[in-house]
Amino acid sequence: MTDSKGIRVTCRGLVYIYRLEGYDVVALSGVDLDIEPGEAVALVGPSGSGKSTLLSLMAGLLQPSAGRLTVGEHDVAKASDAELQRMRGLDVGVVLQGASRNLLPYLTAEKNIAFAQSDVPRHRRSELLAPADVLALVGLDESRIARSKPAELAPGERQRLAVAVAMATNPGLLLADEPTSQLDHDARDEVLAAFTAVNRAGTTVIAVTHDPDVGAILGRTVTIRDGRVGAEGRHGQDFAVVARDGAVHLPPDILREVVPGTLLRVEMLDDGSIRMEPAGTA
Ligand SMILES: Nc1ncnc2c1ncn2[C@@H]1O[C@H](COP(=O)(O)OP(=O)(O)OP(=O)(O)O)[C@@H](O)[C@H]1O
Repeated sequence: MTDSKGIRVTCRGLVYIYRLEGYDVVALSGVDLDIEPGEAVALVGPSGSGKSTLLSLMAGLLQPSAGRLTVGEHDVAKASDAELQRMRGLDVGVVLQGASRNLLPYLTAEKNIAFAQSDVPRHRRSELLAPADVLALVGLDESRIARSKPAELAPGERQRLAVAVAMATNPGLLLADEPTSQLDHDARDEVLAAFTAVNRAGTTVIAVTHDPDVGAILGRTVTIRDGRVGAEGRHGQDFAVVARDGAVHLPPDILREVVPGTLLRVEMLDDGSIRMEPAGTA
């Protein structure tokens, strides 16, 4: 089996603004984030906080309004349309929300993989796995499945096929938007096992999710809040993140007690810890 090489993703002051008629929506307002090659990361956070926008930028489907985003060797803000197309075709696999959006309904599972590989240039073909091996990577190694069309598969199998199609070109980065929503417990575990297998083979995996268990399995969670990185979780421990401008998002349970506008006295103690003490309102 050919191991794919994980891709590094770096965001510096990343801003994205949807420009609508008459007004703008600032979806990302300065994301600073480093994802190492071969890492597995869950992007979590409240609805509307900017997770899907961040994923679309990493996929090269959108280009930054300001700031810097590098995906492997690609500088996404500066890349031409042709470069972004190359990046999407070879380096990044994307699983869109809803398995069927990623699949051609009239082709069998095996032919869906072969179709996804058909645009790979000749000099990169030797890096590709045979369709049956791509299916095996996500645990779909029964010949019944290879010959089935998407509608004939169970929901969990269909979602794993969507992961296989995204992995067909042996990309170094796999992006997935809500990959386990609408699945029952067993199907969800099968899909997560597929992500783990893909990640073990070397690919960087980034998934947007509302499911805390997905975060726990991937190992690192990055919480997006109001268009920025608000917090990080590593193996079950939560951390606030200091942004480049010094801003820190307070954890939601503390924010419930400390109303906006509260004056905080912040001091460093002799033992190196930091104390924040409410001292009235502004
Ligand atoms: N195509 C669009 N046009 C205009 N505004 C948009 C568009 N897509 C997203 N937004 C806005 O950008 C902000 C961030 O949205 P985004 O979908 O990235 O958040 P999210 O965290 O993925 O939300 P959810 O968890 O609900 O999918 C929101 O205010 C949203 O309304």
